[in-house]
Amino acid sequence: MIVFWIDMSLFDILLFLIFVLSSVLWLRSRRPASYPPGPTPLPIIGNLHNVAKKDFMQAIRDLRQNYGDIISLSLGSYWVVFVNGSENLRELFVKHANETSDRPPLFIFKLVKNKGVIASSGPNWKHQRTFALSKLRDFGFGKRSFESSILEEIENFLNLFESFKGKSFDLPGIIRTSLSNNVMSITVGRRFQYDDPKFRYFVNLLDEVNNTAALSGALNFIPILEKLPGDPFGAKRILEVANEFFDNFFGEELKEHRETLDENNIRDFIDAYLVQMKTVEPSNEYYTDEQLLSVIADLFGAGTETSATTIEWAFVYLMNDMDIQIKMRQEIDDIVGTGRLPTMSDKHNLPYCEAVVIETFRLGNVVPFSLPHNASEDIYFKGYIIPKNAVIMPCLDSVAHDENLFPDSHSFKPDRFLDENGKICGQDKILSFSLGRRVCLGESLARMEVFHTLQLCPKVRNFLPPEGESPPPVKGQLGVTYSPEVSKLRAISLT
Ligand code: HEM
Repeated sequence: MIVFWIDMSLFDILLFLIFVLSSVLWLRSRRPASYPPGPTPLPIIGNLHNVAKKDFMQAIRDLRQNYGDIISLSLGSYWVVFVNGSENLRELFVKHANETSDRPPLFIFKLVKNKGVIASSGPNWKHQRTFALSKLRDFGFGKRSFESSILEEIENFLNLFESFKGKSFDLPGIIRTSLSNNVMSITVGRRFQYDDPKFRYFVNLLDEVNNTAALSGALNFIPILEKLPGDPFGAKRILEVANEFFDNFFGEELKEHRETLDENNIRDFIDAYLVQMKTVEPSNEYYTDEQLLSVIADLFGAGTETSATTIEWAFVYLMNDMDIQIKMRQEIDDIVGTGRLPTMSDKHNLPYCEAVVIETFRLGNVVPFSLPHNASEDIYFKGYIIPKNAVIMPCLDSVAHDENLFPDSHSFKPDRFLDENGKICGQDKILSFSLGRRVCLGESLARMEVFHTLQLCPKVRNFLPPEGESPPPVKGQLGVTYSPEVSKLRAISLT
């Protein structure tokens, strides 16, 4: 009898504990009435099941249909607020810039140890961003003087196209090497040969990292997944790759630069940073080796993948519409002639080519959810509270596909950026480089790279799908960037 009583008690206690735990989990998972709306979170998993879908982009579009422009989801340890619509984005990231310009402590930012430009916040971010922008400008970012270097790089890969003799080839590897050379020539002061084994190795590593869903997925919101045995989410591998970049690639460049530094002859960004380090106290935490390595990693990572994917998209669109290639070529031949290459100063006289570039930035929209921001305070916005420490996701996708701004938004139509006089119009409506204080730091370089690539390539080659194949589908996959599924093509010489 006594035994029975004890059993019952333990059972009761267990039941009671389960009840308390479930209530706590349920209460914790409930969305406070003042937060932006969203589907009801479940205990423990919150809203993970609402977004852990094959097509994340479509999942967010569907949630917007049901809950409106500002949605909150309980994902792992965070409230994540998705902000849609051009006006809302402008208001939140420009008017509320003081509360929305930090980064949250997510896995993706741990790769650069929360240092450098992309991952840092507060005073450190201001130091790194201001210094990087000013020195990158000194070394040619957005300047005509840097143009010849970009053009040289494009000519190199056009020559490489020649070696395939009209056979199909994979575009991504070539385009990534070429574009990372633009960043390399400013940061480490030299370009690398396409077949340089060390450089290829690191460009491939970057590709490997970008292709793992771990960076954009659940690992960010549920830190405990990082500790699971067997590395099912690829966290350990990614951290290994990041360390390899820091220690072996950029680390060696830094060592070499330090040994050969001549303060009267600043060769590149690393030299400029080393000189800056000498001007501050040794205890200064903003200008250190780690910060420098993180900034270079930022520029290499952000500056290669985004522009390269944008150019891949451009080739997909061009292969799907030969008329666009013909119209671009016609415009360049009429304005620039055949005796020289087009330059940025020709841009205003080449409105159709420029419209193709702008439409590529819009529809390619390679970073459709920008990068996560952090709410550093409770933010009162559109009748809701975005709670302190919420992760804010700027849904740039909602702008690229705003049917009011861009009717038939899923089609590639450069003419939408030309007015009745054939002049460029409406380009300020696109937000593919994000906005506010964190707006892309490499926008001017990216614009130059894409403009030149899209003028030179169709000028001298026809771009076609592999023999016997239809043009690739205008369909993408979301990893760190939103990239086309197929990227094989043939480059047929026009001469
Ligand atoms: C088509 C090309 C590109 C696109 C579409 C693009 C887009 C973006 C976007 C959406 C962000 C996030 C802004 C935010 O946090 O809200 C960003 C940040 C950034 N981008 Fe780009 N980007 C491109 C090319 C480049 C290039 C060429 C570089 C450098 C060489 C670069 C360097 C950066 C850096 C350093 C940041 C972090 C800025 C900060 O946190 O303050 N990007 N970019």
